Amino acid sequence: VVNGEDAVPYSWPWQISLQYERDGAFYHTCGGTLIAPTWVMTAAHCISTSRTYEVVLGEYDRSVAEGSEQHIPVNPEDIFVHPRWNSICVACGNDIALLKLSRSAELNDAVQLGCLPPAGEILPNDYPCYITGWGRLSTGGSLPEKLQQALLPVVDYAHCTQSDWWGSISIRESMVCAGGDIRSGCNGDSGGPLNCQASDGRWQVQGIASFVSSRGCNTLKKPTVFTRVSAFDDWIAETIANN
Ligand SMILES: CC(C)C[C@H](NC(=O)C(F)(F)F)C(=O)N[C@@H](C)C(=O)Nc1ccc(C(F)(F)F)cc1
Repeated sequence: VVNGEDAVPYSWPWQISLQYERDGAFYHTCGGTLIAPTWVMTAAHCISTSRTYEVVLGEYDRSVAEGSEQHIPVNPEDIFVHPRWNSICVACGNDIALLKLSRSAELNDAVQLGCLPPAGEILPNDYPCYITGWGRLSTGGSLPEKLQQALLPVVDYAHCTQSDWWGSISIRESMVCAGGDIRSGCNGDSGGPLNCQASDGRWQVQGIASFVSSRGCNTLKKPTVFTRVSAFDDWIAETIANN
């Protein structure tokens, strides 16, 4: 997250860190959202079939064992990448994957479920949402230890597809744009949530961080692009029901 701030510890208790194993140690690679005790939602581009993953719940400061962390492995056969995801065309959308955890998360103050929006829900331009994650603090910069957050107002489809913004080639109706000023997601925030507060006060996960400009994470008029979760309610429900 570029130009964000340290989150209040455990204030986004559905945020997870997706980590992959290399030489016996695990490394943060993407964010994700706990949507059921045994299910995590992330981005399809975060998954490579050759890697071993675990999910870390109840994480805040990656450099400190705070006692709230739960490390839960994910079996390769329990990774469900959207069937229409095409890894050479992130602009084509469908950047969503579901991971079934090898054991149920223990819900508590630091670990809670994120809410999914109603199917088809589209937020208006400028609706206030927050991106959260442990992604780079600047383009090409370092990863933070503490979870970061930044206010990213929604940029609706009409604005996001304008030619001096992303344009209509890179943006689909199944995406949500947010930001476009000096704040943005950045590499390592991928797969993490776009958190928006509904009128009943509950936080809903309206987006899954998908891509930013390759010219730089916080490029003006190139808002962070998220998979629109409300476009995938059916697939999510089906995948969870069938597995
Ligand atoms: C690995 C990538 C698929 C996703 C990676 N995502 C992120 O860094 C995050 F955290 F913002 F989600 C990213 O945007 N990386 C930059 C370097 C990139 O590839 N950007 C990019 C790719 C394709 C397009 C498009 F859609 F126009 F083809 C636009 C930007």
